[in-house]
Amino acid sequence: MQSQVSSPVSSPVIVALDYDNAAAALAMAEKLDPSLCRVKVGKELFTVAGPQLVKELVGRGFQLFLDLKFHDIPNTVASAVKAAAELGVWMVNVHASGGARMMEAAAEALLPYGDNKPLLIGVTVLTSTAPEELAAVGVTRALDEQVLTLASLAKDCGLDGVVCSAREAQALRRQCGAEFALVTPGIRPAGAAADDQRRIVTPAQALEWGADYLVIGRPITAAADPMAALRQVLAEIGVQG
Ligand SMILES: O=C(O)c1cc(=O)[nH]c(=O)n1[C@@H]1O[C@H](COP(=O)(O)O)[C@@H](O)[C@H]1O
Repeated sequence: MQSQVSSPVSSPVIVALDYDNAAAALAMAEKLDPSLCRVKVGKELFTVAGPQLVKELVGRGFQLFLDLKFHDIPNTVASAVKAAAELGVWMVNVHASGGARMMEAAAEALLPYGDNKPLLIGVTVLTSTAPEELAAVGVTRALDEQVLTLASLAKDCGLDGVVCSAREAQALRRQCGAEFALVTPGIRPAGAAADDQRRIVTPAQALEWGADYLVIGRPITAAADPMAALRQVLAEIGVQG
């Protein structure tokens, strides 16, 4: 496994490095302090820049969330999360809707990593999904019920937490307990554009409702001064930046 010398992180913010090239992602990482935020590499950046960039960011001391939202047959997903662990990532995710056998296989694949294993997180219902969109994909129960059902399944399968909207955090916290990690994208400081997100919440409100981690992309990365935007978020949630 890639050795990881990351500093303790004093903030819940995970900056989504949603860029179409490695140079832009590294330029942003250069400005960020790994003790004040974590970073996330998602599908676009990983597709263009791959494991090499992940290793580079981990080598720079960042705790890294590899957000590839695996969803496949159990054997393939188990192998994929193992490959992520080998890169030294701090968190990796799968779609909880991939089902129990898939999630159990993923959790089992990480057991040999012991205390060094990445957090394994299940995506419930994407924060870009509006309630009225669910029926069209065959989900007839209410959106919040679907989130709770998938989160319970994820917990029963040995996952460490879920990705959800902070709007669902209070109910999830009650249902899944204090130790279950709630990772919340769709975070928008007051007045920021929603973009394609639908179930948005401010950073302070998300934490108040029980979120553990705030995934924030465009409000920071597309700001004229990304560092000022990050500092503003940190100030709003009372973290010294
Ligand atoms: O798994 C994720 O990170 C994720 C899940 C989800 O339900 N919604 C969601 O927006 N995300 C990711 O979180 C980031 C949000 O970015 P912004 O909308 O720019 O803040 C993107 O990288 C998304 O891929």
